Amino acid sequence: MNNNLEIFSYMEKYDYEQLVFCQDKNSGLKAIIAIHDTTLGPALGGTRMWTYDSEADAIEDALRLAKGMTYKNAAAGLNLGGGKTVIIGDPKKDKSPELFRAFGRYIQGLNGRYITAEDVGTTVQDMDLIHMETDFVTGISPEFGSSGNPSPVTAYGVYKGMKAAAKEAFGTDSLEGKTVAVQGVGNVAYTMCEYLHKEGANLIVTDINKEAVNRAVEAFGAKAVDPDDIYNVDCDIYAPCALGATVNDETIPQLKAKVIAGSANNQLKSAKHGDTIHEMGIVYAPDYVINSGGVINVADELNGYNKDRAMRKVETIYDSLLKVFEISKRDNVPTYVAADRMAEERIESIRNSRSQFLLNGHHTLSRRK
Ligand SMILES: NC(=O)c1ccc[n+]([C@@H]2O[C@H](COP(=O)([O-])OP(=O)(O)OC[C@H]3O[C@@H](n4cnc5c(N)ncnc54)[C@H](O)[C@@H]3O)[C@@H](O)[C@H]2O)c1
Ligand SMILES: CC(C)C[C@H](N)C(=O)O
Repeated sequence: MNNNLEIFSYMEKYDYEQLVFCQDKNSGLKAIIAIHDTTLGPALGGTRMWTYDSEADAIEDALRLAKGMTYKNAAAGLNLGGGKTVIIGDPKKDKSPELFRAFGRYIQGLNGRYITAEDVGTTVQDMDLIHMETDFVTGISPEFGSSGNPSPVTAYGVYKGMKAAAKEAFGTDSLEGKTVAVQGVGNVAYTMCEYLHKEGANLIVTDINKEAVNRAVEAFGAKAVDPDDIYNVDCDIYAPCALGATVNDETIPQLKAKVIAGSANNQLKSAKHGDTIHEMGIVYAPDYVINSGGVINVADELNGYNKDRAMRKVETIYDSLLKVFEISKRDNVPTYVAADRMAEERIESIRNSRSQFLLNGHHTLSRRK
C-alpha cells in the first residue's frame, strides 16, 4: 500500500473481509481492527500498541498482521480465522483503563467475529480491562480461569520447532552442543533460552536492552554481542526473536547459520529473501508455524482452558514443521511457500466442505413461519 491509501484495492488483492476504525475522544483511543478471513472460524489475533510514523503505516501493519494470523491459525490446525488490532499510541505513556475499556466495547460490537489477545505493547492487565466490556478476549488473568501470558508457551513451541528444524538440517533434533545466536532476549526468548540451556546448547545473545542481555549472561552463561554483530557470529542456528524483516539483503550475506528458527513475526523482509536462503541451503522454519504456541494456548481458553491439552497441542508444532519441510522437498519450493500451501489447502478444504446448505435462522425459509 502507498500513502494514497488505496485501501479497497489492497483489501481486494489479498481478500480481506473487514477493516474497522475505532475512535474514542475521551480516552484517546485510535485503533484499527483488521479481519482477514473467517472461513475457519472467528478471527483470533492479538492487539499491538505502537507509535506509528503515519496512519497509513498503522493500517498496513494491521492488515499485514491479520493475514499472518489467518495463515498461523490455519497451519496450527485451529478452527479460527485471522485478524489483528493495532492501537496507535505509546504503550509506556498512553495506556489507561478507559482506553482499553473503550476498545473492549468496539470488540463487543463485532459480536464474536473478532477475538483479541496480547501482542507487542500489550499485557495480561490490558486484556483484563478489555474483559470488563467483552468476553471476546483471551490471554486474561488465570484467576478468570484463563491462560494468562502467552509468551512462555510461545517459547516452548519455538524450542520444539527449533528441534524439528535441527533434525532437518543436521539429521538429529538434539540441540546439545549446538550454538544458537539469539536476537532479542525479551519475554519469549528468555524462556526459550532456558529450554536451550537445559538441553546443553551454547547461547550467543544480543538485545538493545542491556539489562536483558545481562540477565541471559548470568542465568545461562550466554556470550553477549552488540546488536549489529549477531548476524555474522559463528553459530548453527540464528534465532530472530525481536523485530520482523531481519532476514534481508544486508544480513543474509553475513549469516553463518544453517538454520533460521525464532519467534519474531514476519522475519523475511520479502519473499525473495525466502528464496535466497532456500538456494543457500539454509533451513528456515516459517515464522508463523514455529511461533504459533501463544495463539494455540489462548485459543484453548475458548473450550475452557486446560494447560495439559494446550501444551500437547503446542508440541504438534514439531510435526507441522516436519510436514512443511516435506512439502518443500516434494514440490521443490522454499519452506515459506510450503507453509503457505499447507495453510491454504486447509482453508480451501473447509471452505468447500461448508458449501452445503444448512438450516439456520437467517435464511429465506425462516420467513415462512
Ligand atoms: N509473546 C508472544 O507470545 C509472541 C507470539 C508470537 C510471536 N511473537 C513475536 O516474537 C517477538 C518477541 O516477542 P516478545 O513478546 O518476546 O517481545 P519483547 O518485547 O518482550 O522482546 C523483544 C526483545 O527484543 C529486543 N529488541 C528490539 N529491537 C532489537 C534489536 N534491533 N536488536 C536486538 N534486540 C532488539 C527488545 O529490547 C526486547 O528485549 C516479536 O516479534 C513478537 O511479535 C511473540
Ligand atoms: C493471539 C496472540 C497470542 C497472538 C500473538 N501475539 C501472535 O502473534 O501469534
